[in-house]
Amino acid sequence: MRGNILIAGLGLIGGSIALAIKRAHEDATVIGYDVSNESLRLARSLGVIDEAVPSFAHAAREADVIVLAVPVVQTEQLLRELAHLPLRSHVIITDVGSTKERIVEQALPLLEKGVAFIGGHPMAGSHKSGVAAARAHLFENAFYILTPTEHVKEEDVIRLKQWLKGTKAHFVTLTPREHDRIAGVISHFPHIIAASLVHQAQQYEREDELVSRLAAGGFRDITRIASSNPEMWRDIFIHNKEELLQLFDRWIEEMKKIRTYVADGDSERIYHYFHEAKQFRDGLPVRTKGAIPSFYDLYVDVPDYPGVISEITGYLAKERISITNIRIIETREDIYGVLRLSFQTEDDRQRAKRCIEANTNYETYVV
Ligand SMILES: NC(=O)C1=CN([C@@H]2O[C@H](COP(=O)(O)OP(=O)(O)OC[C@H]3O[C@@H](n4cnc5c(N)ncnc54)[C@H](O)[C@@H]3O)[C@@H](O)[C@H]2O)C=CC1
Ligand SMILES: O=C(O)C(=O)Cc1ccc(O)cc1
Repeated sequence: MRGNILIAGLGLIGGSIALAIKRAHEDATVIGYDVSNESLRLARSLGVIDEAVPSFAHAAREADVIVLAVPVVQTEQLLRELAHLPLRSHVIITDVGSTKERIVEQALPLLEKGVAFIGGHPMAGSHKSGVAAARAHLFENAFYILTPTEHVKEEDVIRLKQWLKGTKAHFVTLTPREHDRIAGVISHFPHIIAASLVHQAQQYEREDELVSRLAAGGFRDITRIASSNPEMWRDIFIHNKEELLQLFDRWIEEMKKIRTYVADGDSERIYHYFHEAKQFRDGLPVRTKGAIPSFYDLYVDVPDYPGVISEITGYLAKERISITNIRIIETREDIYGVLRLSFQTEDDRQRAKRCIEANTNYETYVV
């Protein structure tokens, strides 16, 4: 499709949307705007956008599609600005924010003027931020929530999905309220838990500096998201306040319950608590990316000698297979270690498995 796509906010998500649109619509012109000149310049030199513009208002007038990809409180500000601008009659405006109720509310003046605003939230991402981390395949297989209101014509929703088809995401329509309730429990609240675990460890560290030296493995896994952009998460907590306050109350009750089991030494209840959690979690779908993405891990038994990691990464690089994470799980002298390689997609994992098997005689396995 041809047209001017204006992306405001060239970070992880805006950059990834720009790349996904470009890969499906070569003839489209992707125009970028960002308050940070550095991000704008970087996006242009990485080829994420075709043109960089210094004025949002100016570019908005000429746009066929406008994607707001800034922290959610900034999204409200841009919507207020758009409500006073002369826009093309057929323009579609969307956003990628992690919250929807406040944003859709803020878009009401536009909707009442007949402008097609369709709230959006690609429910995949990472703890990284900035355009350098943007990837066309970031949303592949992820859920992409759309929250059109009754003011929006079905044909405009279809047109937006066409523009976004390069994301290869699964579109799901929800009301803004339903979105914020679900995102609260599976995405927003877990960030507070991760951050609070880190705070707790930091307080213990003051008493014993061994804490951070030993905080490896499981602690790092469960707290990975505490490394996310604090500005973005501050805004999400401001927007989804009511839902999150309810989650705090329910969480405190949950903690009191399990605390009682532990205080009473009630081994049966403690066992059931873990058992039920394991059953529910093991039953969660794994093939689809969730808001907190699962990675596609491949394990490789490797001999413990210097250079083995660069040998393997070298084979993968030759075939242009990108690794999202790499870790040695266990290495002791004279025995094999286990290298865990993580990939963004199942396809990358399978290609990596074939590549390592073709080039080495190391055992590979998927758990
Ligand atoms: N990081 C993630 O995993 C996900 C984030 N989101 C949502 O996507 C949005 C963007 O997040 P990221 O790309 O991760 O953040 P980011 O920090 O990587 O990028 C945000 C960009 O917006 C720019 N910006 C800030 N205020 C601006 C303004 N008023 N006008 C123009 N540019 C402005 C910043 O300079 C930065 O380049 C947020 O609303 C977030 O809730 C949605 C799904 C996943
Ligand atoms: O890093 C992670 O796993 C995330 O939590 C990614 C994420 C962040 C914000 C969203 O609205 C959706 C997904």
